[in-house]
Amino acid sequence: MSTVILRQVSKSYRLDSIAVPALADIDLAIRPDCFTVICGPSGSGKTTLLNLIGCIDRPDRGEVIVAGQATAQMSDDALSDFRARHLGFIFQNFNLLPVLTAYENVEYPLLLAQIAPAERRARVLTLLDAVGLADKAHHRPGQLSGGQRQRVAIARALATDPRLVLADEPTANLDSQTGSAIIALMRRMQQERHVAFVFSSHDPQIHAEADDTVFIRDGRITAIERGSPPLAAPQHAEVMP
Ligand SMILES: Nc1ncnc2c1ncn2[C@@H]1O[C@H](COP(=O)(O)OP(=O)(O)OP(=O)(O)O)[C@@H](O)[C@H]1O
Repeated sequence: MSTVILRQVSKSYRLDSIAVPALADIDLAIRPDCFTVICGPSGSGKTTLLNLIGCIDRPDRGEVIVAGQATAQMSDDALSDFRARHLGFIFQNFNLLPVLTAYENVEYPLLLAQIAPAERRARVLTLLDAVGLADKAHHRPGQLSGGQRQRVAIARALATDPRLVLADEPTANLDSQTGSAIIALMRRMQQERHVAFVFSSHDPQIHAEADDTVFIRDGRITAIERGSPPLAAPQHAEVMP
């Protein structure tokens, strides 16, 4: 069963009175506990697709089902609550709050989720340690390198123990060596925590790193390559369809 199902999804943007088609007739299933890459050139529709999967935007047509829930009928408030509970996000420009320390940035979604202080502290320290930043907990983003900032963002995305983490070109602002280390870290976290990761990349070579690769061009899926099913059972099997 799938973490995300898209059925016949289409999306256009309005530019003045003209419709700019971004995605057409997308049928896609994202498997749980897998590392999935959406691969395509600039303008092919990767961000649009991630925004629909992440319930940040809604399709013009078609169905988006996330964690077994059809999202079309949800109000904007319900959708935002759903996102906070089930999804984690990583962005190419890190999107950390500059006035908060690494510790506070990772803690922030836990405060919003009203997690008790002791549990919050334990989760933040575990995650900062897991991403190799235990000694940088009290540094602000401006005192960290790009790779370290993205590590904080990965820890933050995982803080609420989401079912699915979405990353839009997470290595775009990093040099290739740091980018490879970030991909390896995401892969390790995905496997250790049995969470589904979906990330986008314009680099066709990246598919070697993934379980599943979705190739997209001009708003349409041109191919899907699936690897073997994951060995370990997903942690969230009781919740995920
Ligand atoms: N807000 C918008 N208004 C109008 N057109 C848009 C908007 N956002 C995206 N588009 C158009 O939709 C298409 C898909 O864009 P999208 O950003 O999803 O592609 P992408 O593959 O993520 O590109 P990139 O790799 O350059 O970030 C493009 O033709 C783009 O110009």
